[in-house]
Amino acid sequence: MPKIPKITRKNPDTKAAGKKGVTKKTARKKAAPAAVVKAAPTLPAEPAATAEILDRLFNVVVSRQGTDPTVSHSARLLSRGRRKIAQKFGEEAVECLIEAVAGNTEELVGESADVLYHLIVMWVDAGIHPSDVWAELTRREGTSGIAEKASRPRDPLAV
Ligand SMILES: N=c1c2ncn([C@@H]3O[C@H](COP(=O)(O)OP(=O)(O)OP(=O)(O)O)[C@@H](O)[C@H]3O)c2ncn1[C@@H]1O[C@H](COP(=O)(O)O)[C@@H](O)[C@H]1O
Repeated sequence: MPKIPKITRKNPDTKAAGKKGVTKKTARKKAAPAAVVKAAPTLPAEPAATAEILDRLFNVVVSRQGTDPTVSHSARLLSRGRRKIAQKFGEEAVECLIEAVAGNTEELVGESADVLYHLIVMWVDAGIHPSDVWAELTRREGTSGIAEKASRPRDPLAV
């Protein structure tokens, strides 16, 4: 078999630098190192404002169980028992509906957040996991409330 000549393509930079593997670029770098540019410190990314906050909040409230009630509001509320938790939830719900009826949109947003926080505390106390509620909502998905009501067995005593 005839011997195939080895074809080598010289990198012009390598040639000019005069040393194998050392390009003009690297040679220049060695001669005069470029100023070290430090990367700007990256701030921790803000979590996206999505419904996933509910799962995160649930985990935080679970982690507060049995902790110092002078430090954690959730711990304080949980230590006060089910009746107090339910009462607080009720109060927040009423405050929420007051803002809704009054047409105070901004206040309604704040009160809605209070309701959701207190609902989560109530779930933690009752041993309910958010996934139980998500599953129930998913089960209902696509079924109109009108159709669901119509499918209920009729009460024979109803007038
Ligand atoms: N989302 C909330 C949240 N929403 C409302 N609240 C608190 O709920 C309380 C409601 O005030 P109220 O005066 O109505 O309630 P109260 O102090 O129990 O009053 P009383 O009925 O006893 O007189 C306020 O202290 C609010 O700050 C909340 N406290 C905590 N969270 C979240 O829960 C996380 C854990 O909080 P800690 O458990 O406090 O660490 C926090 O990082 C937040 O993400």
